[in-house]
Amino acid sequence: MKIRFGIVGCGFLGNIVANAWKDGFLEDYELVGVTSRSQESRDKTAAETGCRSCRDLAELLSLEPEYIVEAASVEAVRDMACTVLEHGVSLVLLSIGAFADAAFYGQVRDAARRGCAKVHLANGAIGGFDVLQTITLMAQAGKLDETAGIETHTGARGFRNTPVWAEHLLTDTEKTTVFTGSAKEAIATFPRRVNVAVATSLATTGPDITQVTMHSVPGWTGDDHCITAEIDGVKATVDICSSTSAIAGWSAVALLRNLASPVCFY
Ligand SMILES: NC(=O)C1=CN([C@@H]2O[C@H](COP(=O)(O)OP(=O)(O)OC[C@H]3O[C@@H](n4cnc5c(N)ncnc54)[C@H](OP(=O)(O)O)[C@@H]3O)[C@@H](O)[C@H]2O)C=CC1
Ligand SMILES: O=C([O-])CC(=O)C(=O)O
Repeated sequence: MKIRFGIVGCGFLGNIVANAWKDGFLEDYELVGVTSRSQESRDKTAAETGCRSCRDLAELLSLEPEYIVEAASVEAVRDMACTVLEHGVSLVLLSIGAFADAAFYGQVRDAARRGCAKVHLANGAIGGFDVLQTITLMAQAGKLDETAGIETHTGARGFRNTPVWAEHLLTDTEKTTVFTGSAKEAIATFPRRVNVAVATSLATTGPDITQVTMHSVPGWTGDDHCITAEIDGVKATVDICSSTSAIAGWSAVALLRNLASPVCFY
């Protein structure tokens, strides 16, 4: 019996997951349906994969998936997470920035408990949540100070349409530091770009404390995310450099494979 799953958000990352299923990388699963904001996007993904194009979340839930992969937006997570979980359907999330809001994070955890469902935070464009959580646990157990943060280098064009944008970023000869602050401040400044920072903070010292530094690099393509967590005696550095965000879509595929596997890495 295959595990039934659906996808919310038929954009770049949602289609990576859908196509990975079509190409046989999720052989324990059946993709039952997809939904997206526009009919055009959802019809296209559904036609390409042979699943149902769902008008809305309610139609997707009526297909009785066990998992829904979210690859839509922070707003979509806010709108749907509690409903999905209360239906007993587990969520695989990419728009983790939604959880910078501690009250919402608490509501989602309560909904998951009520529905006997789980929220799985995909590694997204980064990784190493296992070692980050372990160090944070050691800090708590040993009453140790912990320093955790994420330093991101992004091509200058990635900052277009954000509050830090300035034309000189394109022509600068050196990198420019465009943001320093907490993960909570980062998601308020870049609502669509720092899911990685919020995810790092949730695995470590929390959105109010975890430090985020962002640099604009002229003429560069992609992102380099360097995550560190340190306590007395242990330091972890996870550095991920990628030319596109495709790794985030594939991280959801890897997560689903892990969930279905008799042997789990984490
Ligand atoms: N955790 C991580 O490391 C990363 C997370 N992300 C996050 O993942 C999400 C998807 O990214 P990506 O695929 O690149 O983005 P895209 O813009 O390519 O795709 C998002 C898709 O979701 C649809 N959508 C948007 N809002 C809603 C909604 N409320 N309900 C249903 N569908 C909706 C869009 O609409 P339409 O139907 O109109 O096409 C679009 O097709 C984003 O939130 C992004 O910030 C991205 C990179 C890394
Ligand atoms: O793709 C990336 O490198 C990071 C990103 O967009 C996010 O965290 O939302």
